Amino acid sequence: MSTRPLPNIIITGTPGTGKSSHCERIANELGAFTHINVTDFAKEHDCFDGYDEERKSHIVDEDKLVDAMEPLLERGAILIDWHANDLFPERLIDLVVVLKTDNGVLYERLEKRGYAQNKIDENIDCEIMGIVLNEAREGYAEEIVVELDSNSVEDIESNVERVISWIDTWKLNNPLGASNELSV
Ligand SMILES: Nc1ncnc2c1ncn2[C@@H]1O[C@H](COP(=O)(O)OP(=O)(O)OP(=O)(O)O)[C@@H](O)[C@H]1O
Repeated sequence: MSTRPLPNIIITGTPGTGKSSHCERIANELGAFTHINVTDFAKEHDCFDGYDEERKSHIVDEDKLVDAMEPLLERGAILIDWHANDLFPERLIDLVVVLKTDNGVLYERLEKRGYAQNKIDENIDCEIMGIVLNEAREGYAEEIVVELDSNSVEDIESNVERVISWIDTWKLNNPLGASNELSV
């Protein structure tokens, strides 16, 4: 039976909520963990299936992406950084952190990044409707999905501490690691 000695964690949220900032901090503090920015990973592993002219972004071939990521997830200690989350197999995911940012704060962040107005509006709507949170709740068991505020630098600090302490508890509860197989 294959096992992973450390958990896999998805850090998700609407663009601009702070996924990369959180993953970078956690990976810096815990050297055993690898931060995978899924957009970069998809580029590096040629997991695209066309281009969306309207959104000016590549369309990810999700099957190909999951196939490429699975061997890494089976080894464990992966921080997945992406706005989409429900495509990763439940048996390989231990925690899903959904970041939440107040509309005004998110608006300013996206504006600062030079996003076009339609892209800002689309992302603010996505945040208001809780699309990423709903996707996480539909994709994974309720008890592994947590929503955390990401409005300030202090929020990042406390969220990172929370995730690190969650990992410590996971290690105590899973001294032999977690199974990569489907539990029956
Ligand atoms: N909690 C926070 N407090 C203050 N600034 C933040 C916070 N979270 C993110 N930021 C800032 O907002 C910007 C976007 O952050 P980041 O790239 O981490 O978001 P993201 O969710 O990974 O975005 P994307 O999905 O587009 O990659 C950065 O300039 C970052 O410094």
